[in-house]
Amino acid sequence: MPNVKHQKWWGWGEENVFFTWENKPAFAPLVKRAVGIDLRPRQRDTVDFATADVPGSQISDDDLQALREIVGATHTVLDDELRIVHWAGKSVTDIIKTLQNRFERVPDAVVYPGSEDEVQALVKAAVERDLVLIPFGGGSSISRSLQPRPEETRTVVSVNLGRLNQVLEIDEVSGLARIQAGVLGPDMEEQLNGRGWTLGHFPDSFNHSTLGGWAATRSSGMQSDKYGDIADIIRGMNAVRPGGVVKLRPLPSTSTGPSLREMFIGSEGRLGIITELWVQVHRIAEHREVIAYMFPTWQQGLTAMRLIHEAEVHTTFARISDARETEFSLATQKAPTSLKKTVAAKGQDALWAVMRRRGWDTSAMCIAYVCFEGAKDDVARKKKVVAGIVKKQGALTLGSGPGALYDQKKFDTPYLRDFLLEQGVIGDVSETAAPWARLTTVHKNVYEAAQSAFDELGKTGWIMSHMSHSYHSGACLYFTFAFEFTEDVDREYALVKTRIQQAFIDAGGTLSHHHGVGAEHSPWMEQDVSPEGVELMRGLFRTADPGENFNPGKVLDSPDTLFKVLGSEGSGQEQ
Ligand SMILES: Cc1cc2nc3c(=O)[nH]c(=O)nc-3n(C[C@H](O)[C@H](O)[C@H](O)COP(=O)(O)OP(=O)(O)OC[C@H]3O[C@@H](n4cnc5c(N)ncnc54)[C@H](O)[C@@H]3O)c2cc1C
Repeated sequence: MPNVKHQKWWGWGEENVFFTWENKPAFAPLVKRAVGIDLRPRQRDTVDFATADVPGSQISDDDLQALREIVGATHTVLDDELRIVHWAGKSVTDIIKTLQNRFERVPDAVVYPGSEDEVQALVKAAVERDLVLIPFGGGSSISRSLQPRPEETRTVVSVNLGRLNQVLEIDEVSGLARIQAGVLGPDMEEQLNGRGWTLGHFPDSFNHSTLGGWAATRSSGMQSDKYGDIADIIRGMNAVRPGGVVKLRPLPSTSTGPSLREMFIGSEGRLGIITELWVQVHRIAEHREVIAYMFPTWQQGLTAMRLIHEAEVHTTFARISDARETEFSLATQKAPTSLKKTVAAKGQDALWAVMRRRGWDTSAMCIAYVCFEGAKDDVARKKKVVAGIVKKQGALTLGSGPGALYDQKKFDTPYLRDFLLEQGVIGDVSETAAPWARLTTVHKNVYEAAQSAFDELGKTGWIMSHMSHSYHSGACLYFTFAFEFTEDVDREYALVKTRIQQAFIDAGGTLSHHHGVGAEHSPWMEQDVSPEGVELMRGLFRTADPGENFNPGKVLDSPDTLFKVLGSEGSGQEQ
């Protein structure tokens, strides 16, 4: 068995990590109001793999022998559980299909190359033998970018990059590191931190995603305001194609025609396999603080976030939850278990009472978190500027207590999805980015779009949002939606999801800020980059991969599952 960490086959992350609601007194009442169900105690600790009905591998002896000759027998795997781990990502529909034994096309084999030479040999074999190769990082895709096409008749091989997991070198003068593509977030940070450096890239999926996956999906981490999106962080790379290895040296900037670096970023395996990357790294900040602020309204909070950016304060992140998400965050607070926590909880109640006396509608208030990094005096200066901006927008400073809590909990939320699924509830996310001037409209329209879908389905549904990832000209809006599902789950999910996606585009946002395209968002590509833009991209894929051997059906020309499920009930988009 290859020495590579995998997520559990039936859900997010690791076995034996669970979301618990019994110690959070406000959580069950919120769920009842939000989606109309009574929470039950969790019963699913794990799912026995014996319950999985796995389609057999279709690999020929000849192809199997060829793979074994390249990566070795230990690293060529036909094991059913590992094939299932590699069949899809971790979108909520991937997990539902897995739990319901609705596997479509499962890879016939999983290989674990240990060097760039082995990746080159695999790529060569794929073309010669007409195999389909699907690069696999951490398997955290949320946009169906890992599934083979359901109708694929050729041998499908998932290429797990997990053995390529080393920080190879650090150029300490330039702040550049050369890192192998298959390294998982925590392993990479540990290697960098040991030498005083950090990448600063922390997506919510950090624990179970890889540098190569981030590159291939145009990822963005929660600290992108300071460290940049992955597209800003990557300076060079090696990418293996049928013709050889494209080597892009690490350069601070270059004017050598259209950017090949940009072309590989977001390519989702369609242009070949990225084996290593040059990335910019930073010295670990001397001091770090996350401060929470409470705003009377969403509009005031959003304005404050924009003004913080406009004032060029250089925060590490500045994010604000809307009223619904604030309510949700407060409902995930644990019941106090010590005298100190009881006093703190009473203090919070007293604070809300003061706010109400001051005329606040506490059901409209919005919590914001701002992270500051740097030398102590620099952090103090930035905090002062931000305090001035937020005060003008009517905010109260809650201090570093809630901020520290947010920092600790940030990677745990995905386990909530698995818990909700057991309760019969879908909890999923959709995100976009839009110019500052459009954000209020996007927010409003997405709420209306989701509500129209819930109404049509006759369901009590929930939607909430936060703004994060600021840029000079705009920011990301991230929406979480939830509703109780039935056996008609495919149609229910498709209706809600397509309404939200269409609202993004219609209101001036992009189809996705950081979850990539995959097969899930592919139907909106023409609307996002124009039909002519799609034609140009299609030409690139056709030329680079005429045999469609490299993760075909992602980004463009995907099996259109969402609209197909809806038939004529879709969002009105021509299909
Ligand atoms: C709960 C949850 C939270 C998430 N939060 C965030 C977030 O905060 N920010 C964010 O950006 N994303 C987030 N995502 C989405 C996902 O984590 C990202 O898309 C991530 O970048 C995928 O990395 P991975 O290593 O898991 O790649 P995989 O899921 O294994 O692969 C994703 C795509 O990249 C291709 N690929 C992977 N490695 C390579 C390689 N070496 N060469 C070529 N192609 C490759 C695959 O073929 C596939 O098309 C989240 C997902 C979930 C489920």
